[in-house]
Amino acid sequence: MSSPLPSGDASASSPLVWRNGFAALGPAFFTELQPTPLPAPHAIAVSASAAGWLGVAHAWLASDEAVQAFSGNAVLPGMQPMASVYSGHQFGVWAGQLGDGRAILLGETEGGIEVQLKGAGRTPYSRMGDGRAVLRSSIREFLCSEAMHALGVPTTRALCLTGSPAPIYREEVETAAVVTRLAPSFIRFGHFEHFAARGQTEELRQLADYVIDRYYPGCRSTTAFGGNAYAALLQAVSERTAALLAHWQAVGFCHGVMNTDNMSILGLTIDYGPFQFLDAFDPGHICNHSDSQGRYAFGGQPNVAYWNLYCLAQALMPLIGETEHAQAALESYKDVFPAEFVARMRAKLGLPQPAAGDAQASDVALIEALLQLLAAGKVDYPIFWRRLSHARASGDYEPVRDLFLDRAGWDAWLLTYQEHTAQTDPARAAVAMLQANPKFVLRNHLGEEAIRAAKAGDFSVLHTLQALLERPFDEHAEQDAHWADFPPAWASTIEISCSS
Ligand SMILES: Nc1ncnc2c1ncn2[C@@H]1O[C@H](COP(=O)(O)OP(=O)(O)OP(=O)(O)O)[C@@H](O)[C@H]1O
Ligand SMILES: [Mg+2]
Repeated sequence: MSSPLPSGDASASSPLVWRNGFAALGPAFFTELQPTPLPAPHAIAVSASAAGWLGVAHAWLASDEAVQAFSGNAVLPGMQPMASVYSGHQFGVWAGQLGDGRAILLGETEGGIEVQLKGAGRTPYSRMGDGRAVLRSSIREFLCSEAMHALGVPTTRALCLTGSPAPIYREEVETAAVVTRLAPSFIRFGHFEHFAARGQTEELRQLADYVIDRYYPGCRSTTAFGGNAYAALLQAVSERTAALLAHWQAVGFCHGVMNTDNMSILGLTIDYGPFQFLDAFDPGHICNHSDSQGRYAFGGQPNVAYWNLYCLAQALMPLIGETEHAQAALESYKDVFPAEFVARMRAKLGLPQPAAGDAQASDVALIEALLQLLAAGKVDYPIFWRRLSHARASGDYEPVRDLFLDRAGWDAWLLTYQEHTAQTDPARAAVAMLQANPKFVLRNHLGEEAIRAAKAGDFSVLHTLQALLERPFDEHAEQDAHWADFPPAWASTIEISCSS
């Protein structure tokens, strides 16, 4: 099974109609510019599902017109390419002005979807960078964007991946690629921090008003915070971010670079750099080889998100005014994150979602005990959940038990789990669990296999993996078992850094 490229439909012309969204904010927010063309661009992969969302024919994406547009070689009528300016905190330190150094926004469609190229050339915000992205990191971004979407995790989408033989210089010479990304908005916390740091309160207000009116209109009619819409915005973003982090922690996703310039104002996962899905469960796992202090270790992510929200709150203070309002708005994170996380873990465990009360506390204890066992045994996270789901149906927990060294610990936990689940129908619970616990996740070594083949000119591995990740809860064919197996020994030697 694979997701091959469609044969390009040359007769189809761009069906996209563009309108002014972000562009209407004015030149304080961006620089208009043209993408820099790439030699000999070619379509490598396209997402039929993202195409459907954007409202373009899948076949059109492999047409010459689309390849030219999504490599930055041609600007279609109605597009208004630009790079936006933002700032941010990187690894806990104020980094000053950043901006789209290699991302170029082509425009917003009539359907309210922004289309952005990542790796389309230098911009005024490129600093020392070349404005490019290499094939290796672009494959990871393309695959993971669509994998996260299929897992139900809020994310920017990847419409297509376009390659070019142009040489790109990193630790070694690689080749260029462009990922065409989609999102209702690519605005980050860092956009707000930028104008706040410069004391540009009018631009700050303009940006906040734009975000509220477009994406959080309910904030206008808030009755909380004395009717302060900006405090309501902070609360809404805190809640979306909390929900996002609950998704990440439940699915075992480590982002790797949770700088404030990589935090979406819409609570989407953005910037697939040195990310990793956990193999063995380890809260201390650091997926970014450049993160020597472990600031962005897996288990620390929820606290980092809160820290980042605090930066956003500080940026919004000139608009919010009252410190108490900002504090109260941030407080919502501390309620929403645990509630969402426990709800997600209950779904993974096949437990009913209780209204409140005793079951709540005892479920939390059950979840915490399990996470401790998984961590102590460095148990493979995706395989554990998938085996648990099957065991629930069959009643045979031996394949799950085999994953633990501490058999007594597992047996004790299982007894409690069976008490919790005694009232539920095992077959029905198992069906739900198999929809909450994916068989296929983009483990590092799987991405690496696709990358190695692609570098040798073979995109079939990438296409096969893409097809599996687009339907991660399905069993798929027996020959696909390789893609759902334990990581090989060499997986632990893969080093993913910020070099991309
Ligand atoms: N090769 C490059 N050329 C120019 N600028 C770059 C390059 N790589 C990173 N940057 C810029 O450095 C800053 C931090 O980079 P970071 O790795 O967070 O983002 P990114 O991977 O480029 O993109 P995004 O956050 O849009 O997914 C950003 O301003 C980014 O645009
Ligand atoms: Mg970034």
